[in-house]
Amino acid sequence: MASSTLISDTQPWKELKAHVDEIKKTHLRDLLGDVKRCESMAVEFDGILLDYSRQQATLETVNKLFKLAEAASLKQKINSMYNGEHINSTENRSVLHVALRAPRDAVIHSDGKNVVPEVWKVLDKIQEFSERVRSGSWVGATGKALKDVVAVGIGGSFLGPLFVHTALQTDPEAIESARGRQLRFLANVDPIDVARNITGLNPETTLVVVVSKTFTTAETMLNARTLREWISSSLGLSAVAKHMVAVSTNLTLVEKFGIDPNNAFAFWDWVGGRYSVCSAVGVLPLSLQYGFSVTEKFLKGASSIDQHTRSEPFERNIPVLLGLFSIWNVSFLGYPARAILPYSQALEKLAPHIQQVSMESNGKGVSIDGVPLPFEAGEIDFGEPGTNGQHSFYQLIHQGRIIPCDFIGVVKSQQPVYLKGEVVSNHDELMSNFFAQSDALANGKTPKELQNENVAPHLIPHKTFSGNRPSLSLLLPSLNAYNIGQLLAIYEHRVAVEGFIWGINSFDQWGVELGKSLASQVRKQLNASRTKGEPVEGFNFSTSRMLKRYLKASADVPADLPTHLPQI
Ligand SMILES: O=P(O)(O)OC[C@H]1O[C@](O)(CO)[C@@H](O)[C@@H]1O
Repeated sequence: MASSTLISDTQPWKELKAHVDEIKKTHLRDLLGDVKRCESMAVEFDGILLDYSRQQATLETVNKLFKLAEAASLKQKINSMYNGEHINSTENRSVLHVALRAPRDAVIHSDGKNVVPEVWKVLDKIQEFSERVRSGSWVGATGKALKDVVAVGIGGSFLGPLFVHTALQTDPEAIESARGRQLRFLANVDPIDVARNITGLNPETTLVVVVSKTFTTAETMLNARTLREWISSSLGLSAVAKHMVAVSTNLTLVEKFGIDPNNAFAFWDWVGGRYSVCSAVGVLPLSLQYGFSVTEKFLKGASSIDQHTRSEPFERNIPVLLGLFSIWNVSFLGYPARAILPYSQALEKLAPHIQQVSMESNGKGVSIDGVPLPFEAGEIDFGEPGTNGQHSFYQLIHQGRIIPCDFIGVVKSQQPVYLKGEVVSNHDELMSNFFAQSDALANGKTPKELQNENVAPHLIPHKTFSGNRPSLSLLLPSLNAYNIGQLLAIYEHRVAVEGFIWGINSFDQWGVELGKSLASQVRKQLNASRTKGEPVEGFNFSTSRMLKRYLKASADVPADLPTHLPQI
């Protein structure tokens, strides 16, 4: 496809559009009755089983989607990413998060240079540093070992590490290696988040890791200055060198902030923020908490999926299949949202992380060449672990809007519980719901079935389930560091596949800039009004009204307060 051709102008796109009517005539209840079809709609790789037989699709649909992939030059685009070409064209950068988890002897080029040795240099430095901190050979300003870590960062410098940390927290191997240690995340610029993070911590035994790709993000820098104050007001300014380290691509600003550049962990502009969890962004805090060997297993899991994505034919390629079905659901069947439903409490932060990976990547209105899209790209991601979600928003999913669902199940629980006399183990109870929900959505329940059950006629419309609601199921063998890495990479690559097909740039995020610059105008106004009594001006009527009300109602706050940290 010529680079300026929109995917929606291609024949395979038009054929899929025409195919929708045929599919709308089918019902998943019948499609699931076709055993041959279902047999071929599953893929297994490295212990993971993907079943996509509950997609509103026939084998013909799948073939048409492969043709679409061909028209979008999907294979070439995947190769361009792995080859370090500048596929993030608006920022003139390679996109090489796959290099972050590549084996030591791999060769991956960006701008003519093999980046893998640099990656491993930083990984080795993290291993060495985290072992010193964990063993107590690196001590704080008063000679005490640092057992608690607060990672300060937001967006991609927060959500991925939080997801992995939360997932590892109940893994037996990770528990063992984290004994006596705490890892917390300070993301929001809301001072309440500062208060919650420092509650119960002693600066003497705390290490602060400032994580920011740019080292300019307003929220992170204010939070970093706040924690610097928290440390120095109690231990003196010189303590900062022992209690604060940084992860960034901007080592000049790290030094300017007052952090010793020797205690800075680098990454590179070819790592996008939301794809950075496998860089020092995630690896440093996770290694401090769980040790490098556990964290390395996470990297290996992600790497296994990287190899699979690059080399597996599309028919058996999990991220490619997932990406293609997302396109089918969003662009053809007209379902703009997707629910991420892990049946594992350990995966409670998967959906928040994927919200950024997916929506910041693919929420775009123009093609990679800047042509306005005649279709909507991106999808609305949300989710909760099962079974909690069942008691929250599943009503809408079953009888209201159609939301394609990702059901994620785990064969072996991290924390099995068996109670004598119970019908099943606690994990089997959880998984009974995992297996049931996808069939409930697909099959539904007809008025006839309700009549046969003697349901009162006036209740039949209320108790009818239309069914024909698509989902897919991913079954993981267990949930250790390796599996968590696999899951992360599956979603990362799926999102990239979607962007490649839509023909957009999934690796920039210009859409976050406007709000940031308007906030800076407001910040100036608040300062001028509070310190010099300047009137509110330069805003529209509505914003001025709100600002005036806010300033008036908080006028009792003196303009020049002495430093004040949370007191809880
Ligand atoms: O790591 P940084 O530079 O502080 O940026 C944090 C986040 O801000 C964004 O630029 C915008 O939300 C994200 O893409 C990024 O992950």
